[in-house]
Amino acid sequence: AAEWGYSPTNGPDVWARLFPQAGGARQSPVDICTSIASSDSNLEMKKLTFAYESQSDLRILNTGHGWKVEAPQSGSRLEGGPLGEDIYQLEQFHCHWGETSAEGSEHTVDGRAYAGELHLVHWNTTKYQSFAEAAQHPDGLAVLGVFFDVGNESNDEIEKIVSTLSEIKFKGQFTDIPDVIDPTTFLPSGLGYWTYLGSLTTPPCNECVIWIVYKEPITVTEEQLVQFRCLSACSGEAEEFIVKNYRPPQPLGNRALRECNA
Ligand SMILES: CCN[C@H]1CN(CCOCC)S(=O)(=O)c2sc(S(N)(=O)=O)cc21
Ligand SMILES: [Zn+2]
Repeated sequence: AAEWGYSPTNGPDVWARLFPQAGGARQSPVDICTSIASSDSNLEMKKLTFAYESQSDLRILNTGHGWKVEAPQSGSRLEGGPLGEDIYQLEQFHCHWGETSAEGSEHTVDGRAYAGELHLVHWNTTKYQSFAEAAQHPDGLAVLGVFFDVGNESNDEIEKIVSTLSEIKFKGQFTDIPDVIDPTTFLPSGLGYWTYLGSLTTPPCNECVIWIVYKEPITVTEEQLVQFRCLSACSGEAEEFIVKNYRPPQPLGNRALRECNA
């Protein structure tokens, strides 16, 4: 089957041909129009809480669509906020970027794109027995989105990722990250967020994600983003760099967009 991607012939505009869900009514990402975000009081009451383990030797792989760190953490917990009474567990994290730092995030804020976006993917272990099963249900996954701003100080945690990328230049390659990774360090200091019901932002675009997008970006350097763009989408000699891997915003439709100023 033709491999989906981000070029004009296999990109977001044609995904719905191969993946019907991509044309659904609760797709992600969306443009976060801050004027319509409702500050929902009961979000304030149920504080969003997270607890992660620090892990070393996490496996990072080149998926052909970017890098992905497999981080199944049975000891992790994400709960509260928009997640009702269920507990969600970290499964993996990855990110999206663009050809230049003027673009790259998937969600936009009042039409403004950030230079990139990190996704921490969790699944509902209260209700479902596996990640794959959870991805088939409307409340199966919870993804934390964190925007990247470009600045002068390099992000030490992201640097642990960047330092492995030369070993996974080609699609299908993987390696272990020797450093200890603590997912908490990827989160901004300000914990205000927007939340809405959406989907995976890549095929199969399952409408199974409760999105939680932090308002405050974290800072990375241009050099770190340049390294992301050196990954190859192909498995062999042919070099087709993964210079962009973000889906543009999809219609919010009549979905509620809520905000919490933690
Ligand atoms: C390149 C494929 N990316 C997919 C891979 N997985 C899909 C598994 O589908 C099971 C039916 S995933 O659930 O780990 C996942 S989360 C996101 S995102 N950008 O919305 O945070 C994309 C993807
Ligand atoms: Zn993602």
